[in-house]
Amino acid sequence: MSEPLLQAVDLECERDERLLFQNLSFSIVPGTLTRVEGPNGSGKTTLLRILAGLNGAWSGEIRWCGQPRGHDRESFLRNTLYLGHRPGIKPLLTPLENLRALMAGRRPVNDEVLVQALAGTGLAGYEHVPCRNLSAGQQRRVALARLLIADEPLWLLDEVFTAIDADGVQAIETLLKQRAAEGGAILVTTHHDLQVEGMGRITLGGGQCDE
Ligand SMILES: Nc1ncnc2c1ncn2[C@@H]1O[C@H](COP(=O)(O)OP(=O)(O)OP(=O)(O)O)[C@@H](O)[C@H]1O
Repeated sequence: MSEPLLQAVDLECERDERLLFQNLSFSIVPGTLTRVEGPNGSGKTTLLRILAGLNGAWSGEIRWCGQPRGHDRESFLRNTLYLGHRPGIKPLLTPLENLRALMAGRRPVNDEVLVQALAGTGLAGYEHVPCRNLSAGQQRRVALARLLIADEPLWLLDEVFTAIDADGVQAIETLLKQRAAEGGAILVTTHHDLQVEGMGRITLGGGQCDE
């Protein structure tokens, strides 16, 4: 089996004096899809934010490519794509402008590729419409277009199925399966009944961690 990209060792997190998880250890290796599951408030978003380096209130160790994550934070950030549970797009900007902004500081991508990615999430014809004029599902699709141009080996995806219709859900599932089959490592939280053969599970809320 490949070396882990990301390892969590004895993670513990408490919020508002409530223990969300402790002794949480797992490894994420290339070519795998892992679902973080648990009831509302069990800490799924918190865990993903901790892994992405966006939340400081935790203890334990996070390793990136075998080293403490802080040793090469730049490599970690460059190689990790995090999509939060909010679409994270700017309402005054168009889908094309948002996608340009999401790629800023990553790598140069020409507009033709971005327009194709938007078309790939069903937004052909909406490239130049301010996002505030799009539906909730269409706004989510703008963020999801980022996945179609992502080359980061690790994806941390929080509730990306929210507000997406049945066809869209199927398309995302297919994309995640393909990505994992191509060697990507994906950690996803969802309340959607995601069914992928060989999928790993990290269960929060009193359950066990079962990679
Ligand atoms: N900014 C915050 N400050 C303090 N506590 C917070 C904050 N954000 C979340 N929490 C608390 O942390 C706990 C876990 O929240 P989190 O959003 O990680 O859960 P979740 O499993 O993702 O839930 P859901 O399924 O509803 O999305 C909740 O009890 C919540 O009240």
